[in-house]
Amino acid sequence: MEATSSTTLALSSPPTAAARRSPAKAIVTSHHLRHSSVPALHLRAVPGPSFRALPSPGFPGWRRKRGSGLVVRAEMFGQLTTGLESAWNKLRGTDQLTKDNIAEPMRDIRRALLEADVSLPVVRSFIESVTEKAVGTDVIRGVKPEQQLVKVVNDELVQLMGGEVSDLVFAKTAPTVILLAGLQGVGKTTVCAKLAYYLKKMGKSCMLIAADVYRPAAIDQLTILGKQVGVPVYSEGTEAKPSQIAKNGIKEAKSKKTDVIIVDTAGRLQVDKAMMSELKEVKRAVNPTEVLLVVDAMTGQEAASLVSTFNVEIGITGAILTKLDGDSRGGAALSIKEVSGKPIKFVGRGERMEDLEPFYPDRMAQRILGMGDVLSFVEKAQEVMRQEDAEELQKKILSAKFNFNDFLKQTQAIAQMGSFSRIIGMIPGMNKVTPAQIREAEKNLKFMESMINVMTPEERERPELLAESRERRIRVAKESGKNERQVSQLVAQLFRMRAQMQKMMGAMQGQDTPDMEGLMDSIKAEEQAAAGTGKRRRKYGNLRRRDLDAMRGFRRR
Ligand SMILES: Nc1nc2c(ncn2[C@@H]2O[C@H](COP(=O)(O)OP(=O)(O)OP(=O)(O)O)[C@@H](O)[C@H]2O)c(=O)[nH]1
Repeated sequence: MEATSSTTLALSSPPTAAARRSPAKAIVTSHHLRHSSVPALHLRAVPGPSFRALPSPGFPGWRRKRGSGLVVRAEMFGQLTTGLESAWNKLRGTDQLTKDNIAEPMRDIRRALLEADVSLPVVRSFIESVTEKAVGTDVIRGVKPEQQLVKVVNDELVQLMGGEVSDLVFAKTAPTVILLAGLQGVGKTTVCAKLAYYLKKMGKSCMLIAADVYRPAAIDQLTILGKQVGVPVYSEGTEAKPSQIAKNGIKEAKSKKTDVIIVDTAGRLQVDKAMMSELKEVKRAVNPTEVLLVVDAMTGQEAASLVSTFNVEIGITGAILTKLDGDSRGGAALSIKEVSGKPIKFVGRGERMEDLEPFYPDRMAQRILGMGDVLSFVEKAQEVMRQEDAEELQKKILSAKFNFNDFLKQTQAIAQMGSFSRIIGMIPGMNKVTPAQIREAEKNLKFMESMINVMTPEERERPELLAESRERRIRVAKESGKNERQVSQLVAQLFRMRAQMQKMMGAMQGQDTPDMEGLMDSIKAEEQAAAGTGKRRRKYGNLRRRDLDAMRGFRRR
């Protein structure tokens, strides 16, 4: 079993015979936990193999308990995990999430994020959106409020960190050039080799270019690491100009038909003009596909503002966050995307060459919360709810009771699932819809919602009331700022939907032969139907015949 970020406690003294026989069990005793300097919740037993390769104390994140011979490492983001735990605990015994009862847990979450070194504006907007979503979520049967809050916080954390994994971009025609930048000591040179190792595993051929001419040891270090991962390193010593070295290196790589070139540049102790102008020059010379800023996770929100600064100064495509293994707080991982608008593409989680992996916001959120089982439980419960809702809707459609509440629920469900345009794009055969048509559809949804919102609960439940009473339609029009005709059209549309849905459901349930063509024809015919006579207009307002027919239809059913 491999040591993971959460399996991080071991003894520096030689293991006992018992420990050697059954290492994972023999490592931690309650005595160790009681006397450790790190809160017990951050400690987990290191499985057997970790006995072999314990880094020395002083390594980021590792602490030696004085006198005890115990070496412990803070679990990645452990501090944040513990801080959030008190929030869930405060909701125990409540039956629903309300604005009042989440106030205190939200204060705990806020505190935990600030202590994790997440930047204040990010914390503010995070708290705002979690509060809004938590209070607005439907109660799911069997799911406790604290579990529901865990799910909301998880989803928001995923969004905060960029939502989806941001893949490395490759040039359409090889070679792909990746330019790495960063301050001194953040792990840039190590990342060069780790990235080459990662790409090699993907089947890409790589070359490293040593363009850090100020620190001779950096060239040696890159050469050694290159050998270690079996990737050639191009260098011209410390005399040539970095932009020229990079240019020559690329020429050489092209002649060898290399897929990916990684350029290591010089770091400085802090951001300065000389470094920026040199980077700009190298960037111009190599025209990179990716410009990645390497930042140290242990520097917290400082890392996020560095990403912003480099992006403004030289224009970058993303960040690589190193030393995440030693970061018990998490401020950098949580702030970078929100503060800079640039995604984290990779994270470094150790000194070994294989310790670089793509950044998965969802896995990271789960790691922070440490509640994978709660999340999958809530997701399953939500799925059951969705199924029950669908069955309920089916029953309603078949008994012709599809009303404005269902209408609203459906449209809001679409809104909740994300942009309408994305949903339409996912429906097979619908990708020919133009963006203008999509915008129009979204506008229509809002338009209809404004009318439904001013209907009485009774009118929403029984649209027949509106079909029968012109006074009601006029009232709805007035209160929603629309005209009577628009309200009548909405009511008519609901009845048309009912009729069409019933027809379709009947066909699906075998009550009727599926005649989709006929159905589409009748919809088209309705679209082209002529306007009503003058007499009708006086009685029903400015309504077209198809609207009147649809509104009357409910009487026949
Ligand atoms: N724990 C841990 N250590 C890392 C990680 N990445 C790099 N390091 C260590 O950080 C130290 C500095 O790494 P370098 O690659 O030399 O840093 P650099 O940014 O190239 O430094 P300059 O060349 O001076 O700019 C080394 O001891 C690395 O082993 C990581 O993800 N986790």
